[in-house]
Amino acid sequence: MAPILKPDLCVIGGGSGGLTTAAAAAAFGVKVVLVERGAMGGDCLNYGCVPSKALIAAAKHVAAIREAKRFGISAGEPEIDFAAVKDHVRGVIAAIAPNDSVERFEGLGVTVLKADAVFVGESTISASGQIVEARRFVVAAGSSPLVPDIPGLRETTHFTNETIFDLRQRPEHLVIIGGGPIGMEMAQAHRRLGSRVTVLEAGALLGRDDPELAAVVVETLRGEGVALRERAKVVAVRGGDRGPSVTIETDEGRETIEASHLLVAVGRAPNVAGLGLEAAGIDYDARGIKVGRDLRTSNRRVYAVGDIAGGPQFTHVANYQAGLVLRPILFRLPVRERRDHLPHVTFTDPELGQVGPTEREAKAAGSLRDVVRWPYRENDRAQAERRTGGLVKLVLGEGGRILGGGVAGMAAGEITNMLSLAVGKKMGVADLRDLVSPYPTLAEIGKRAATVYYRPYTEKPSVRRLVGMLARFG
Ligand SMILES: Cc1cc2nc3c(=O)[nH]c(=O)nc-3n(C[C@H](O)[C@H](O)[C@H](O)COP(=O)(O)OP(=O)(O)OC[C@H]3O[C@@H](n4cnc5c(N)ncnc54)[C@H](O)[C@@H]3O)c2cc1C
Ligand SMILES: NC(=O)c1ccc[n+]([C@@H]2O[C@H](COP(=O)([O-])OP(=O)(O)OC[C@H]3O[C@@H](n4cnc5c(N)ncnc54)[C@H](O)[C@@H]3O)[C@@H](O)[C@H]2O)c1
Repeated sequence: MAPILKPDLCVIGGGSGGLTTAAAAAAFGVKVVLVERGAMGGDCLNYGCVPSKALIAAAKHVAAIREAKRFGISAGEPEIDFAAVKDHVRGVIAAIAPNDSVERFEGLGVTVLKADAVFVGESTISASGQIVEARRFVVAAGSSPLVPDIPGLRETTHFTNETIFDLRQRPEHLVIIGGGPIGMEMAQAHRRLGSRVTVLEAGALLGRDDPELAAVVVETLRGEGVALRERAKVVAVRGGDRGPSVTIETDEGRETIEASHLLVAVGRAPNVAGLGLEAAGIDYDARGIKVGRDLRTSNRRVYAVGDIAGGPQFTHVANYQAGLVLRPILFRLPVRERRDHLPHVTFTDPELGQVGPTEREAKAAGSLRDVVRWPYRENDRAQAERRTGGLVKLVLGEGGRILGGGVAGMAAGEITNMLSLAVGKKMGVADLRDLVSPYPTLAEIGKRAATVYYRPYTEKPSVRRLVGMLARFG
C-alpha cells in the first residue's frame, strides 16, 4: 500500500479550473496533488473550446473562398476533405496539449495522479486506492453533456461534444437538438463544410443572449442554408438503417425529420456522481456543488470552481474562479466572486459577445437608464472587409455608467474585451467616448456608440446658443 500523500492542496480535475489552480499554487511553492481520471486539459482542450474553434476556423476558410469573388478574386468551389479537416482539429489539440500535460505539471512540482478521485472523509480522498489527506481541496471536476429524457434517444446512436469531433466522414444531414452556443457553432461549421444541417430548438435560438443581437447570427445562419426550427419540441427519436429520425411538435403540428447523424447539445450536467460528496459533507443539487460567493462549499476545507460550481460554464470563468480561491487558500484573504462583469462569446461567424446584463436583464433589475447602439455598416473597416452586418449595444445605468454591452458582428469577441474592461472597472460612457481608437479598426464602433449618448446634448438649444455666443468672441 502506497504511503498516504499529505499535500497542502489537492485539486480534483485537470481541466481549465483545476490546472489553473494547481499551476498557480505550485508557483508559490505549495505542495499540490492533482487528480485527473481522463485526458489532461479536460473538456476545453479535448472536446470543447479547442476542437470547436479549430473546426470553425476550417469552416471560415471555406466561406472565405466562396466569398472571394466579392473582392475580385476567383477561386472556384472549394474541395473539402472532411477527414483532413479532422486531422487539422487533432493537430491543434496536439499543439496545445503539452501546456496541459502531466510532464509540464510535474515539472512545476505538482504530483499528478491519473486516477478517479472519491471523497472518503471530510479531508481525505481515495484516488483509485491512493489515499490523499490535504489541508484544502479544490473540486474542479467539470460537467458532461446532458442527454434529455426523450423517448428513444438513449437507444439511438447519437453524438455529443465528446464524440462529434472524432467523426471522420462528413454527415449527409446533421440534425442538432439544441440551439444554444454548441448547437449554433456546430451547425454553421458543418453547413460550411458541406453538410445539410437542421437545428431543433425548444425555445428561442441563442435564447440566453440579447434577442436583437442573436437575430444577426440567426439570420446569417439561415442565409447560409441552415434549417432553423424554434419552439420545436422533440417528442421522439428512432434509429433506422439510414440514420435516426426525429419527431417534433411545433405550432404547425407533428413532423418527422430524417437525419444521417444526430448531435445532442442541450446543456450540461455537473460531474457530481461518484465523487463521494456525501462523505465529505459537501452539499450539491442538480446544478452542481453549492458554493457561496467565496466559492467555498458546505465543507469549509473544500472549494469548487468551474462547471461543477453551478455558475456560468466557460473556461474563462473557471480560470477566474481558480484565481479567486487561491487568495483564501494561499493568503487566508477573504474573496467575493463578482458575476456582473463576466463576458461570453459565441464563436459563430459573425460572433456574438455579451458582458454584463443585456437590455432585458437590466430593465428587469430596474437599473436600465439608456441603451445606445452603433451599426457595423457605419464603420470604415467593416466596409473595407465587406462585413457590415451587426451592431454594438451599450446598456447604460445612472449617470451613463456602462452596466453591460453586447456585440454581434465580425470579431465581436475581440471587441467584447474592451467592453469587459469598461464593465469590470465600472467605467462611464464618457470613458469610452474619450478613448482614442486607432483608425480603421472595428473596435471603433464601441467608441461611436458612446458618442451617441451625447447627441441629445449637442442638439440642446441652450448648448447651441452658448456655442454660438462664444463663437462671436473670435
Ligand atoms: C463544445 C464546447 C465548446 C466550448 N467552447 C467554449 C469556448 O469557446 N469558450 C469558453 O469559455 N468555454 C467553452 N466551453 C466551455 C468550457 O469547455 C468549460 O466551461 C470548461 O472546460 C470548464 O472547465 P472545468 O475545469 O470546470 O471542467 P473540465 O475542463 O471539464 O475539467 C474537469 C476535469 O475533471 C475530471 N474529473 C471529473 N471527475 C473526476 C474525478 N472524480 N476524479 C478525477 N478527475 C475527475 C474530468 O476528467 C475533466 O478532465 C465549451 C464547451 C463545449 C462542450
Ligand atoms: N463559445 C462559448 O463560449 C461556448 C461554446 C459552446 C459551449 N459553451 C458552454 O457550454 C455550455 C453548454 O452549451 P449548450 O449549447 O449545450 O447548452 P445551453 O444550455 O447553452 O443551450 C442549450 C439549448 O438547448 C435547448 N434545449 C434544451 N432541451 C431541449 C430539447 N429537449 N429539445 C430542443 N432544445 C432543447 C435550450 O432551450 C437551449 O437553447 C454553454 O452553456 C456554455 O457555457 C460555450
